[in-house]
Amino acid sequence: MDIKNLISVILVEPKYQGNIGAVARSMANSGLTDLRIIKTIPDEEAMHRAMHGDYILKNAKIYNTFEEAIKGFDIIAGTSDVSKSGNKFRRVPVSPEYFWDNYGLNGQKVALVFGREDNGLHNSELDKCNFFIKIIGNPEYPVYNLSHAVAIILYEMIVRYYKTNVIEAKDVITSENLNVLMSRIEYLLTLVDYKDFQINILMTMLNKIIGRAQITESEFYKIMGILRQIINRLENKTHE
Ligand SMILES: C[S@@+](CC[C@H](N)C(=O)[O-])C[C@H]1O[C@@H](n2cnc3c(N)ncnc32)[C@H](O)[C@@H]1O
Repeated sequence: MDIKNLISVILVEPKYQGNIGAVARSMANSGLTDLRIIKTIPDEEAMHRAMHGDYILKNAKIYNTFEEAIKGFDIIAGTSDVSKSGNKFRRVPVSPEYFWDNYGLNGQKVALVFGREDNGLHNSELDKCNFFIKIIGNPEYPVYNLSHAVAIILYEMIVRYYKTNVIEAKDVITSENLNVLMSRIEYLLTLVDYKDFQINILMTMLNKIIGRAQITESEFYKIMGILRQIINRLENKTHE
């Protein structure tokens, strides 16, 4: 799955050029490229704030209406702090974590929609969204700066994306090597005279812990090196 072609950011009538630039920068940090902006055209200040994300601004698509900007997406996720304007929502807000875990990274085309700095998204726009994402904040002041809200939501996306697409797919220990590691640990336990029933209990526990740790191949080789040293010493001792 290539998030670049699947996940877009839509800014609805942003006022501050600095925010637009900061959004482009976060998108570049997160590997996204499709920025859509309703009504506001990025200027020099936005370019300056975007730093290495300036190419995103140069290619940003400008729309006149909300309806045009959201065309062609499977999921339209509006964002809001909700609490201040709670009763204007007709759907239940979800956290960014919940959204990405369950819906956002399923291969569908997703539009993340962010509202105006002064009054967020209008009711008519919220009605066109299938999800509302809310970032938890201080209950007395849960309203984030627009570009910070974008960065938080994209961060939760990228963490999950790399976990599933980079680490698991490319680096994580193979099941064959995992078996090799577990049998070395088991052998080490026998060398230090653990009883069979204790070994069974410990191996079940260690299997779970090592499975959760998602260790990489290079970590595997390092751990094997340490085990080899310990086992060699113990074997030499028993032969002395
Ligand atoms: C400065 S806020 C606008 C606040 C505005 N008073 C409102 O009612 O939404 C600008 C945008 O940042 C995003 N945002 C700010 N705080 C958020 C939060 N806690 N959860 C999700 N999005 C948030 C939303 O897209 C919001 O429209």
